[in-house]
Amino acid sequence: MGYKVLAINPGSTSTKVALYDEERPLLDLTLRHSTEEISRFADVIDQLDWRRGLILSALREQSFNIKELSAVIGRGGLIRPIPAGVYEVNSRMRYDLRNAPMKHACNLGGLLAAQIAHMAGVKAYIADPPVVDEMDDVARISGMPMCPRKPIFHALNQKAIARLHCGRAGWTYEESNLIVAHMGGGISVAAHKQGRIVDVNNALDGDGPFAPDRAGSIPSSELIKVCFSGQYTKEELLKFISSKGGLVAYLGTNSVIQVMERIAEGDQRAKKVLESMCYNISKQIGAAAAALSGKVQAILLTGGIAYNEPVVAYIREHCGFIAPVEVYPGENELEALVINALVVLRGTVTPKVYK
Ligand SMILES: Nc1ncnc2c1ncn2[C@@H]1O[C@H](COP(=O)(O)OP(=O)(O)O)[C@@H](O)[C@H]1O
Ligand SMILES: CCCC(=O)OP(=O)(O)O
Repeated sequence: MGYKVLAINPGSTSTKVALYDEERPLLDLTLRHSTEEISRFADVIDQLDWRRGLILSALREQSFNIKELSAVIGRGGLIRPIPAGVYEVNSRMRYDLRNAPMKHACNLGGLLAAQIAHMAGVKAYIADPPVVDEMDDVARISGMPMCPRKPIFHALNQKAIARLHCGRAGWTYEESNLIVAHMGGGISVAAHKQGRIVDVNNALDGDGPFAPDRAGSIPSSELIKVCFSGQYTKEELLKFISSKGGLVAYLGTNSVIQVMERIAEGDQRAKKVLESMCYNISKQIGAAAAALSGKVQAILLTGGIAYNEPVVAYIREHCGFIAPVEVYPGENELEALVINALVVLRGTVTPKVYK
């Protein structure tokens, strides 16, 4: 009998779940959550029991008995910065996930995995959480000592796509130089240098290109004026930059599909804002190329927005001079989680300990 692994990826508007028997997918589900459902909860951590119930019901509907599981693995959250790899969920990690100062649905990943693993009598893991930190020291200095740059990004999918591309191209990831742009609700552009992500923007709060619901880098003095205008609370502004900025702030939607529909109907503002997002992503790719001294073998575009041909065409036109642009639409996160659990179950990799 093979190993059965449950992988859980909680996002801001969905919970993605996959069940695998070894490398064979048995179930791949996206449980969508409407804005109304989500807005019932004051804090993301309050959604834990509700999301666990949804996952367990979905498994019951498939007549799957969780006692058959060999392991559960979740997308890790905004814990302390750690090196890439697979980690067993321990009590210290559970505490840090529950009390994470930065709010994002990914904080639920390790907790959901731990709770379901406990019910199944197996171990829980996370892999390559958004706090993976391999950044060169030179990239950390921001110009204000009290505000260092820190990596918060789509580490799991960035690594998975980079490895997938290297495999297809016949390259070794640890010997390759790549730029990966993950374009989802947030956007991260990373410089992968011989197996290490040496520079990347903070995709969550206030660094890099603006994104469907993120503000990205903002002119500092303008932001300070807004902070002291008396019009907003600290919480409102923090929420604005991490979940109500970007396309949401300008166009009232986080959906690039909807923006495209409006452009097709002749909406010039939508056209200008989307073009600006593409322009800013292209500039960030240019910056990543400098971080790699121009030695770039490929630029990989991934995430939901990479399905969008005009966006891809814009970036190709502006960045194609750096290296060939390859497209991996969507994300490979569930499969990447399952593979990380399988190598642990098979004893090929020893899970790291979160301290
Ligand atoms: N087929 C598609 N064509 C164009 N845009 C898409 C497509 N699928 C998803 N998107 C856009 O991708 C964005 C979400 O990306 P995704 O990677 O799913 O986000 P998340 O960060 O929530 O995982 C949304 O703006 C969505 O409209
Ligand atoms: C928490 C950083 C990763 C991120 O931004 O994820 P989403 O784009 O899925 O919100």
